Amino acid sequence: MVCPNSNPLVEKVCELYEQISRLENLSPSKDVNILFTDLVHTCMPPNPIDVSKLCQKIQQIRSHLIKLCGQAEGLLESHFSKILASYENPLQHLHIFPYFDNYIKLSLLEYNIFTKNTTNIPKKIAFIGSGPLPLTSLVLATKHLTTTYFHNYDIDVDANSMAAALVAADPDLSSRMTFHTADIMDVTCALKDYDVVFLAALVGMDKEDKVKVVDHLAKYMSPGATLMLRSAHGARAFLYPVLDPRDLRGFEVLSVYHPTDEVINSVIIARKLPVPCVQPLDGLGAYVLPSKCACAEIHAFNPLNKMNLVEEFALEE
Ligand SMILES: C[S@@+](CC[C@H](N)C(=O)[O-])C[C@H]1O[C@@H](n2cnc3c(N)ncnc32)[C@H](O)[C@@H]1O
Repeated sequence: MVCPNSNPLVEKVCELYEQISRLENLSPSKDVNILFTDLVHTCMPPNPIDVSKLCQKIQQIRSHLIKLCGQAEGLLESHFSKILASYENPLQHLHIFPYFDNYIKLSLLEYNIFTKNTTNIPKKIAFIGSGPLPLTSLVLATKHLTTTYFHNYDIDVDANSMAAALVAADPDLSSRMTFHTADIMDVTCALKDYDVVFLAALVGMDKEDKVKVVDHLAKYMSPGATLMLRSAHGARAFLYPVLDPRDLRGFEVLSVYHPTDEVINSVIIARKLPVPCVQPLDGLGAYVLPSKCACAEIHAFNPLNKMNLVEEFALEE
């Protein structure tokens, strides 16, 4: 089954999709690992393809494939989280996770992008969609932000209990890591307490759902707080949903970074704007902070200078 005038990459993705969608289940196994490894290796090389321009049939395949990848990722993380929990100190054994090095590189990339665009060390970070193996929070907390408090949110209570078990034996991390079971769409006032909010790639499995989450965060995050998002670029968009800077209403997008190595996700960093209450006039926007905030005053704001967006592409390796 090939989309008219598709290219060899799309044909290969469709072939792999056919096999993956016929799997009985997506729990880790030799067959599952071989197919998903092949899919990642197919989509990883830099490729200028714009998946949004492919035919309807391929769009449907992509949409379902992203969901299958998300399920497989969740099952893989649960599988290894349970193994890790059997160790006396699980945090000494995180390297048994097959993609641990990817998280080391992704967390370093996100930390470097964060420090390039901000000056303060965050006191409190929310990680949304932390999962049963919250590697991003664990790597950031142990290697980069060793005084920061991490509030991990996951809709799945089992994911949180597995994740909490991993840090229980570690006095430092068990004091700095909190796990909240909630749909992030139900979390409101608490969001204003965080200096930084990370949104996992698999929260919001298509652009529409992800934009709903971003709009929700825009409503409740504090002005000036940082949002770190994961997206995808080129053929990697067959693996994860894509967010564009224009999707981030209520935020000033500071940078978009597209890696070309084995780090699959693109990283977007944005800053929460004051809440708009009137349409910008004559190119100058007048914004009033929400009445409930301490200083409900008008903040003059010139949207023209907010577009200092930087889109960076990793240098070809
Ligand atoms: C499998 S994990 C992957 C995260 C990955 N470990 C990382 O560091 O990026 C994604 C998690 O997002 C959670 N999730 C999905 N939608 C959510 C929502 N609306 N609110 C909170 N958690 C959500 C899922 O339950 C899942 O455990």
